[in-house]
Amino acid sequence: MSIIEVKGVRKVFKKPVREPGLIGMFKTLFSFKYTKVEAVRDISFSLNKGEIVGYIGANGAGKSTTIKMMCGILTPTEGKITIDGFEPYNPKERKHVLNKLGVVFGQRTQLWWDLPLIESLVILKEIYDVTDKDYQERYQFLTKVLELDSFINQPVRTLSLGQRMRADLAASLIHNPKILFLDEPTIGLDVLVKDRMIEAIKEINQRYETTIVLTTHNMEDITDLCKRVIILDEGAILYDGPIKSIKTKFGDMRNISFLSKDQVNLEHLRNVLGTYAKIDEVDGYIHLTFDLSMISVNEVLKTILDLYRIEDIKIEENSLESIVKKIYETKQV
Ligand SMILES: Nc1ncnc2c1ncn2[C@@H]1O[C@H](COP(=O)(O)OP(=O)(O)OP(=O)(O)O)[C@@H](O)[C@H]1O
Repeated sequence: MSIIEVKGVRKVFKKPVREPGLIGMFKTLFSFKYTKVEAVRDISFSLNKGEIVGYIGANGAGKSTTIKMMCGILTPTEGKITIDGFEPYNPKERKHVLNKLGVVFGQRTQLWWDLPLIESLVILKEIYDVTDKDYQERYQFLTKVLELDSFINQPVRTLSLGQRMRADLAASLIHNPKILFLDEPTIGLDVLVKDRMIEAIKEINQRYETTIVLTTHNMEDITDLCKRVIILDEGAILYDGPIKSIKTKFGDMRNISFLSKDQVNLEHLRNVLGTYAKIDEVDGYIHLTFDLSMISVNEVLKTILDLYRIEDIKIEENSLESIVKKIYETKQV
């Protein structure tokens, strides 16, 4: 059953036309001239309970605008959004939506800066009217999966970035929201803390069946967490479906990079493999990119090993990162 419904949503911003210079700045203040920015154009999708979806797109694609409309901070110019049946931006329905949402913005904290983390959690318990029993259960679970114990009594301003992000995630979940919006939840985190964060998000999703909308430019997070991805471009949806299918659509590509003890004659290698593989040389390493439907890894390896004595070799799948880069460039899936 779908918990979020977005139907034919459009958002147009009016921006005052600014004239150059200081006088222009004053004129702008009293001017009635506007241009229109269509941040979101006719988008529709629905999310089921417990789904984790990656909501991605280049800078300015319209991600934040959609999330703000789903949270009720902005009202769509056209179309309709429902969260568990209620419109978040409708003043009469808003109160039914707020306690269903949790939000984490990687760049900003929502915690009280000077208070110890534990105090913030208690305040949130009161604000959201969480029962003692529920609070205890969530507190135990969240302190464990997010490893909050060692800094729970410290004021938030003294926390490291990794600690603060975990604290923010815990705070957004104290009222057990049905939906969690995560905006760049791992930005700036070291590999270990990032992995902990990803694992915690998975555990939270499994335990509480939380529906998660993840906005990020980090494709590793998307691959680690999401089966489904929605790709936005200039306010419209370019792709909505399983990550697996984009990979198939773009060809099942592999990259082989190798360092040879022998001189590699690129012309010769191109003559042997050229129609099947793209061949480049960077810093002494030869990089081959090829489509598995054209030639197998085995065949490519055999060719290389027959021709050269190999010092180092690496085989990689084409990353989601490179696929998405191509989609942003070509604006096509
Ligand atoms: N309040 C506003 N007034 C005018 N234009 C706006 C406003 N908010 C967003 N926009 C414009 O709408 C478009 C979409 O912006 P949005 O912030 O939704 O993009 P985004 O996909 O979240 O980008 P990023 O990855 O950079 O955060 C941009 O062109 C932006 O300049």
